[in-house]
Amino acid sequence: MIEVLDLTKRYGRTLAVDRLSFTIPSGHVTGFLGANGAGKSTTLRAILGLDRPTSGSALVHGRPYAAYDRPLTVVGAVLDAAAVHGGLPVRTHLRVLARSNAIAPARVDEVLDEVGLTPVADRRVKALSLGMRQRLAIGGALLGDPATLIFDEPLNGLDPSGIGWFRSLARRLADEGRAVLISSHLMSEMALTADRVVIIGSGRLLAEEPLDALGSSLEDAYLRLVHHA
Ligand SMILES: Nc1ncnc2c1ncn2[C@@H]1O[C@H](COP(=O)(O)OP(=O)(O)OP(=O)(O)O)[C@@H](O)[C@H]1O
Repeated sequence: MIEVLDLTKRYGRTLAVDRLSFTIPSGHVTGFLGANGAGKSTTLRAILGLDRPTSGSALVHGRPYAAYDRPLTVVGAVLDAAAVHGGLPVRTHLRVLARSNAIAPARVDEVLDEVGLTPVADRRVKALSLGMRQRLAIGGALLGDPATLIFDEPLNGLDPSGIGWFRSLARRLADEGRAVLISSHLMSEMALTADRVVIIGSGRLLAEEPLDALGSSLEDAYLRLVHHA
């Protein structure tokens, strides 16, 4: 579970996030939506302790991310799949990640299987396609069997079967009782994957609702909210 509490982040004169509060509950897939520059990445970085809030806070299971000794076992995140260091073989990359969080090495092969990368486990990361890198980043997020998962634009580079695979994975993770947050601009896909949404505009909360409370299509509801903000 994630709680964003009155979060504000300023970069110089830019108010990127403005007294934002919302909750990402366990057992649900929450779509995190907003126009370019609305403040989504800034909020995710604050949740993951990568950026210090100007005021307010972001808590994961009641504590700031930075307070955890083995953070991968608490929250798994995919922020920028292309940012993975390219020189190591795929399996080694996950082993290094696992070791850094005292995760059993046997978990690496389970995760490789789960994300469909066992056949390329000995290839260097830099030799992977964008979709395979996305799967590797998702694997890294799953490694610690965390109760909370954050995926920022997870569908980049995935082919249609990969998109279907990710949709089922997100659903299953929520059905297992985990909190799943997905930030994406792909409304039709979000409508199929999420069961609730948090919509922000200019750093402020515009809606926090179950998907079926929005009536009409998600895209129509989103455009209405964003244009009237
Ligand atoms: N490091 C930074 N320094 C200065 N301004 C920043 C920084 N990071 C973000 N901003 C500004 O904060 C605002 C929110 O940006 P943010 O990246 O959080 O939006 P976003 O919703 O993730 O957008 P997108 O959908 O385009 O990824 C924007 O005006 C952006 O220019």
